[in-house]
Amino acid sequence: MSITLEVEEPEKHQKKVMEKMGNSDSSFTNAMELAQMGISSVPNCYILPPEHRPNISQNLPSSTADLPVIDLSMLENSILRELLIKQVSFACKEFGFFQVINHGIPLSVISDAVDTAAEFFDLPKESKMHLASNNIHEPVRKKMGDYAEAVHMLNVKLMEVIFESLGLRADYLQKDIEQGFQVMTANCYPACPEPNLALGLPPHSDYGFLTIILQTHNGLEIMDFNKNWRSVPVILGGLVVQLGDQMEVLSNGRYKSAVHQATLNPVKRRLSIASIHSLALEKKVQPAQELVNEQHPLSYKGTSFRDFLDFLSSNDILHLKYIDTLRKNP
Ligand SMILES: O=C(O)CCC(=O)C(=O)O
Ligand SMILES: [Fe+2]
Repeated sequence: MSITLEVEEPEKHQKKVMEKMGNSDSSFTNAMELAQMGISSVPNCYILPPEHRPNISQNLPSSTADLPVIDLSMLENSILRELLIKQVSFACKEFGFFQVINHGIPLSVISDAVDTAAEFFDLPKESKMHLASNNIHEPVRKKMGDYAEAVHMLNVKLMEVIFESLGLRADYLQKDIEQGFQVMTANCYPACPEPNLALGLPPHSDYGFLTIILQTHNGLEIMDFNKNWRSVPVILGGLVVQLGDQMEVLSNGRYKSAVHQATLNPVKRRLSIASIHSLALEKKVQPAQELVNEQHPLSYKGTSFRDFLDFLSSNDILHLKYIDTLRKNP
């Protein structure tokens, strides 16, 4: 397993987006610093054009009502296991997303990871730079490292279930998945006085097979297949599972990657920890042969994480989605 830890203050991403939209305000100030200054309105450089703004006022509780929650303890009972596989299949087809409970990661490991991220974001900039390191076993990284390892094991378990739900063997690609690539990003979204005008992260899909997200407050929204934004509610101890582009490719389009965005909230700072799981950097993912037939002709090109990174560095991601470049008949 290879793990990369990244810490992102999403405004850096936002700044790139704003520049691409033609708004290159040179007085751009870090959103964390703005929050500390206690500003009461959103500076121009963060204000999105009306068509890109979130629809927070319309995000009524009912929009979360039927989002799938899967109880992984059902895996231990052979009858319930079958039901679980059906639930997973439905969730992956309808949403490319579900939440998991009773997944086996202790609440203490989850809350230690959140506390560690919170402590990190509270540090002054210079101290943050001193902590840069690739070794997740260093004492300062131990708690986040424990969470990273637990979430890696959960990913292996979830991949088995999802493969079964596609009619593949549970141990399909097992070795490659165990030796796969894991990127963890800790995101910090300061409270925003006018959350209707800006986004924490713009709409996107993630690249790997699965992304497992831990969020401290509501803010994550996924787009359902009717193109409506649905707010993903926080479940204490629960984790969000999203399908990424690699899963869409492997399933030959049976499952689609989840388009999601992060909204802001006016009262509280929100943290999220996203763990993206893929095959090793250079390893190509192809549509599974078992899922290619007359009814479902080969629909995607093979691709690796490296191909995705190359795409990111040389393309305008606001106007071109990576998954669209992989479709054989877009
Ligand atoms: O903050 C969130 O809930 C979403 C984070 C995310 O989409 C990402 O890091 O790719
Ligand atoms: Fe994402």
